Amino acid sequence: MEFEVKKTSGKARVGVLKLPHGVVRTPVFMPVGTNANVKLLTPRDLEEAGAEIVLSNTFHLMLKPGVEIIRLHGGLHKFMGWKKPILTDSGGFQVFSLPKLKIDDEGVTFKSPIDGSKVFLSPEISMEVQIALGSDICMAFDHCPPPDADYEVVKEATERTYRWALRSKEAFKTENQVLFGIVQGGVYPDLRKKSALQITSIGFDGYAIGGLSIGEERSLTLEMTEITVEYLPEDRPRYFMGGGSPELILELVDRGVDMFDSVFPTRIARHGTALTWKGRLNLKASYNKRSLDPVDEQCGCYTCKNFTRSYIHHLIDRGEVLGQILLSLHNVSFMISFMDEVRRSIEEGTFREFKGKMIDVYSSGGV
Ligand SMILES: CNc1nc2cc3c(=O)[nH]c(N)nc3c(CCN)c2[nH]1
Repeated sequence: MEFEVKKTSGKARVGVLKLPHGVVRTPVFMPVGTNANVKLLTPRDLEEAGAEIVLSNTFHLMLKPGVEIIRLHGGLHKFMGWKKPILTDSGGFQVFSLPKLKIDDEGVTFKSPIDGSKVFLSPEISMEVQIALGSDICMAFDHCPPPDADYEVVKEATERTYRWALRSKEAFKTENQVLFGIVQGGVYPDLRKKSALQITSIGFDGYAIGGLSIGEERSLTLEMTEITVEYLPEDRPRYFMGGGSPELILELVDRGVDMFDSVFPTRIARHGTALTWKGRLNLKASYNKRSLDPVDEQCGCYTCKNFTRSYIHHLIDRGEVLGQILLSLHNVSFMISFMDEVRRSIEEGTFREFKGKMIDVYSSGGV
């Protein structure tokens, strides 16, 4: 893997990440495809929208369809028909959202949400599955503590994350795939610093900022990101897990983060909300019933080129899935174009102006 920082503007930076299945320009937004698909979009749609990398999830795929079926296809790229890079999360975060699981230093035992059977997940098993999936970027198996966890609980999860990161790297015997470490530490500055030093001391191809965007105050999200980034090497990609909205991404890019993933754009699309250059647009609202305008006249996507707000309003009103499909396509296209503009503004030295303008637009609500 090669990562090169091309230009900086303050802490914001433009980079190029060369991976086995292709090149990714950073800062980058990664659409989330948990069950080996980005909901309601084909790989052709994603390619047309300009997506360069998508995210999928070890936890879900090992349960269904199971790693054997994906091995049968020669890996996840073949299974889902996506030829460009894929990042797979390690299962740490997903498993901790399940009730009644048993965790010890070996790993996590939980009841499958699919059929209730007992399943065991450890750093070694997570690495084995991700190697079989063939993802370009694999994530270390981590323990993300719950948002309301107190200092002792976060400390324990952070120490365990360090031991599991060592075991993840030890078990990561593969060519042509890279492994990112994940920094925890909750909202405690001393634990954040300690975790960043521990994880970087192991040495990974890139580093993720974990344990955030799980309901904490925005100010804490930003402060913990600043502390973590301070102890991450300049020449490695930095991935903020689970963020986020356009305005959060701008704040994080401004603090030196390169990679983002979030279900936000596709999830709000399914609920009838579009992202536009003038803010959020609610296509269910009656003021769109007669509008012959495109969702966003500045957008060149298939949805904006071919349909009016009135038509999409009608589809959503009638519960036609095409409405959700067209908005999902638009929102992913918007996020890709939004990141194009983020990179361009950093290259032109106008990132702060761009950030200020877009944060005004997005904090003043919808159009
Ligand atoms: C939506 N907010 C959010 N916070 C996360 C933290 C972790 C985290 O701390 N660890 C891992 N492995 N994944 C996380 C994820 C999933 C990213 N697709 C997060 N998502």
